[in-house]
Amino acid sequence: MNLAESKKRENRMISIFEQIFEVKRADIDQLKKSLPLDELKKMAQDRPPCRDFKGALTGRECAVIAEVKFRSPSKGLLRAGLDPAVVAEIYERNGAAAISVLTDRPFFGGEKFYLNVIRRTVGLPVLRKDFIIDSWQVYESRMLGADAILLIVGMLEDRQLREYLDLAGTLGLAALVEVHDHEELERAVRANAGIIGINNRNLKNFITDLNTTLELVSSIPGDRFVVTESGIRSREDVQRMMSAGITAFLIGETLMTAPDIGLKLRQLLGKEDAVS
Ligand SMILES: O=P(O)(O)OC[C@@H](O)[C@@H](O)c1c[nH]c2ccccc12
Repeated sequence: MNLAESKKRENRMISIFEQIFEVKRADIDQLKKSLPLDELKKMAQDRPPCRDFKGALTGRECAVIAEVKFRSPSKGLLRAGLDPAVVAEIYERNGAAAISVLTDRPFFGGEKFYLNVIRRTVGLPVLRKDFIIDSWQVYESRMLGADAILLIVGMLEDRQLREYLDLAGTLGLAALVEVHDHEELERAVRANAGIIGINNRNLKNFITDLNTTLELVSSIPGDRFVVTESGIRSREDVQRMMSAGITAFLIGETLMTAPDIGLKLRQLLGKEDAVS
């Protein structure tokens, strides 16, 4: 791709990024009207305790957070006709450490109720994957049955990032704080994020590059837990990251598009010889 093409692509993608923001904003404003914060807070309090997301990831040589994602803005439909609970169950049976679930409908074909359905089916902690831009959604995540939430630094101001991190902690939710470059990483560290996700996919142009992780990982203080996210396709990719000290991997597309999802997961974990 030449520079002009890549710029053109970036401009088009920025508009998707902005679109996501606008759609979410309108959606939340609407939801707030039908479920006022006070009621939502009560519902969130009634949930059973969260499963330990960080605990599930630590102490393993290679921990995979396996993602339930049926479509993506960049690739369109990834998989049709599969029950989310069945996918999660396959993930659990084949060695996943945790499950990530897309709950965004317009862009990723997800549903909020998937969280609860999946949490009832498996014993693993469940991460809610969505675009959180309002504290209302942090309470909502707890109410929906999430054990952990994603906070995307590039979508938040420092003030929001700190507020949502604190709130998540108070509600018992873990937070995976996602960064894509040095500036975002610094902001995440300053906000005291304990689990930092390095997204190899640039959310502005959707290009994935595993070097993003390799470039950022050495700047992360040793007391933070690191997850590499997106674009991991093979056992070789996993091993490349492992040699840089990474032990946790968030993997979606490769699993969701595999003819045999369980086999693919075992291959990524190094439990099965890879043919691909
Ligand atoms: O499908 P992949 O390339 O394995 O990536 C998984 C996950 O990292 C990706 O879905 C993701 C990372 N950050 C996000 C933010 C919103 C939506 C989705 C994402």
